[in-house]
Amino acid sequence: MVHTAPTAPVLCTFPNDQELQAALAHFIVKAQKESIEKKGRFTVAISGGSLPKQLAGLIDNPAVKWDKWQVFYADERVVPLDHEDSNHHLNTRELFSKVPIPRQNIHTIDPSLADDLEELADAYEKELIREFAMKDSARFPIFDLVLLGIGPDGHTCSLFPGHALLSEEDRWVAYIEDSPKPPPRRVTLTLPVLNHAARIAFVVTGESKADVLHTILDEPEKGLPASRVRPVYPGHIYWFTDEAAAAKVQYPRTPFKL
Ligand SMILES: O=C1O[C@H](COP(=O)(O)O)[C@@H](O)[C@H](O)[C@H]1O
Repeated sequence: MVHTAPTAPVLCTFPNDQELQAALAHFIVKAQKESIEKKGRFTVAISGGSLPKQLAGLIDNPAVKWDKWQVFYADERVVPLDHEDSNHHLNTRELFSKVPIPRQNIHTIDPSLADDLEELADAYEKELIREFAMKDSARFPIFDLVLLGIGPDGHTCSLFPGHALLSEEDRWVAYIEDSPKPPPRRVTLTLPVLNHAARIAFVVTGESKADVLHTILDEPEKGLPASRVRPVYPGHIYWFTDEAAAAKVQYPRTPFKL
């Protein structure tokens, strides 16, 4: 029998950031180990926002094989790479400047193409094609791990509620010039790319996300962007949250096993 239905989300809730960060690091190291054993590398798509700080458990962690990581941005704001709004700048400040990851393993957008977002998005897509060495028959890249956050409106990556990009079926990297959250010009992985990942981990903390987390997990039929992230079989999706963010969620919690 061929299974294609998405697997159900696993919700793990922690009493504080320290426990969440330790569990998340443990989860990532396990995913890394499985990926390196299978393919000799670990492909990761990473977000900006509140996520990078929650990756503190990877710093000074001897189990992390940084030279095996290939990192892409799940979304990026089209600004210079050292701009305060850049997701690359943020991840560099919070994580990459503190660990021995080779710079060439971090795949950034090319801001010299900023005048033409279509060209910039195409160039980033080609970078993905090179890394994943796609076979002609493969439709989408399969990331070993995608790390995502959510905004209080239910957006994830730069996929915003009600936006036409939610219907994208073909492209891997799309651009947006009218992001409701500044800055307006961004590129983002599309839903089909997210939904072909081997594992997705959303990381959500704080009271300001409580209402939207309830809607995403308990009322997925409302179709918020984050509810549409449901990897196809055999992909898995996990939610790492604190108590404040999960306070209004009815969806069952799963104890995290170290
Ligand atoms: O604009 C963005 O927002 C989301 C959510 O950010 P958060 O600060 O509320 O966690 C983020 O995941 C995305 O990468 C970023 O570009």
